[in-house]
Amino acid sequence: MRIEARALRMAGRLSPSDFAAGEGELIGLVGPNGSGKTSFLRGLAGITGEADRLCIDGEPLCSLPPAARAHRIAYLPASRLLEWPIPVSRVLRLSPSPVEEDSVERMVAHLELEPLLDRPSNALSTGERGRVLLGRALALEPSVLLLDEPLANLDPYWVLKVTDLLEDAAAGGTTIIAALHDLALVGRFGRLLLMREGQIIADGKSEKVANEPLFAATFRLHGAAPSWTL
Ligand SMILES: Nc1ncnc2c1ncn2[C@@H]1O[C@H](COP(=O)(O)OP(=O)(O)OP(=O)(O)O)[C@@H](O)[C@H]1O
Repeated sequence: MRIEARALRMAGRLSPSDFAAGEGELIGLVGPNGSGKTSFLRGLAGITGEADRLCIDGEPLCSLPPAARAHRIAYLPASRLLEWPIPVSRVLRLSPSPVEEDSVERMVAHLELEPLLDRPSNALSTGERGRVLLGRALALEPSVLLLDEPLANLDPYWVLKVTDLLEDAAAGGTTIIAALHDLALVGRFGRLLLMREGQIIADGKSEKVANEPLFAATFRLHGAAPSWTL
């Protein structure tokens, strides 16, 4: 297994949860506001919470030194905060260990970051910062990529472009878990995790999970994918 968590938990936020994902899985993480998606991602990243077991490629995450960890697991927080006037070109290379130049250049091309490279990163729009931070995470070529709402604040072109990029990264072997709110996009994710009140209540093929009555009920919606109503 690429990533494996046993009894991952966070008091008051995440009930003990077991989870495992293999190489190249593209997983959508959905649930209403406050259902625990961010808590789950932060737990998997080893930032907060506890687990009986939390391993990447069979190795306990806590045993990996920072330089190795950066290439095993990358986490994109939902906040997109960049408070310092660090040029974008440097943000793309921020890492405890050297980042492959080819990889940075590929991200600059895919995410069309060339015009932003000399700009201070705290003077970008939210969507632009999102693209820069996603580019930084992908440039590390991590085994596992944890993305908190990677498609938020992006215009329609970039929603489709970034979704394609995530599909390509998964096809190349990266395991991706991305929290999403846009239910119209869940079909692009092969596997879907549905959360409610700090628990994973459904986990399976996206088309199956999204069409179960539990899915619409969890979001307090009626009907079926992709035509839900209030
Ligand atoms: N720092 C915190 N301390 C205590 N409780 C928190 C903290 N952050 C979030 N919570 C609570 O934990 C629960 C899960 O929150 P979480 O942010 O994981 O949900 P989410 O599914 O990511 O929500 P959203 O869709 O609104 O981003 C919520 O009840 C929330 O109020």
